Amino acid sequence: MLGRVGRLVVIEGLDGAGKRTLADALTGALNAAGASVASIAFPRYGESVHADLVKEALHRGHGDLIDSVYGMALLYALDRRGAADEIRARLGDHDVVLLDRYVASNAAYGAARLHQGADGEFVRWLREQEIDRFGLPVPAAHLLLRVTADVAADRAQRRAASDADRARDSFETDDSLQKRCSVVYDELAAAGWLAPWHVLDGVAGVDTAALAAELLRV
Ligand SMILES: Cc1cn([C@H]2C[C@H](O)[C@@H](COP(=O)(O)OP(=O)(O)O)O2)c(=O)[nH]c1=O
Repeated sequence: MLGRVGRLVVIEGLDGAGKRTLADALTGALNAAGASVASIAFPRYGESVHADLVKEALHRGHGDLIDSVYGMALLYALDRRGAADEIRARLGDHDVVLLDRYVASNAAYGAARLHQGADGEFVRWLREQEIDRFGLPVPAAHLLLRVTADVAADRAQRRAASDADRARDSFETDDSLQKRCSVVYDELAAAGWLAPWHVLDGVAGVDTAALAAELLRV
């Protein structure tokens, strides 16, 4: 423990970008630099009723629910709201709290589903709900793990073939959604939406030691 309030760092990117692998490697690099790390992945499947409703909709195709972009977005947001106290507690006793997806996932996927951009009505509405109304902690930084939608789809497909727990959901198998989502992520990063964004090349690989040093410096 470095003796200060922890930094909230969020990993974002397409399904199959490799966020989990990056989270593990970055945790190792942060630990090696002397920093303590707590991790939380959203949606919290199996831990929150809201996340489980999302999972049912995505995997079993509850059409009426999944068709409601705003309804789905509120379920993701309520899952996070239920974790807000835990995030604050972890920020109090860790140097870094590393989140695998957060509010920006909702912004990117929701806007992409509605064929809007990062400056559209949906993203504005979402920020009002999650940040202003629910009072979720604002991140210190986003890490956008960037791969093309084709690379992400290929990786997600391989992962699903070797691990039954990682079966692809209906967002993952929608190639045109993933492509639009990738565009919205780039726009969010360029706008510095909610917090500064570090854009990382998910194909070339990430120098996690350098990234850890940078995250601990600011
Ligand atoms: C956390 C979050 C995820 N999503 C989407 C992104 C994914 O396509 C989908 C499921 O999340 P995902 O990270 O793929 O969960 P897992 O890998 O554990 O199955 O939900 C949102 O639309 N909004 C959100 O707030």
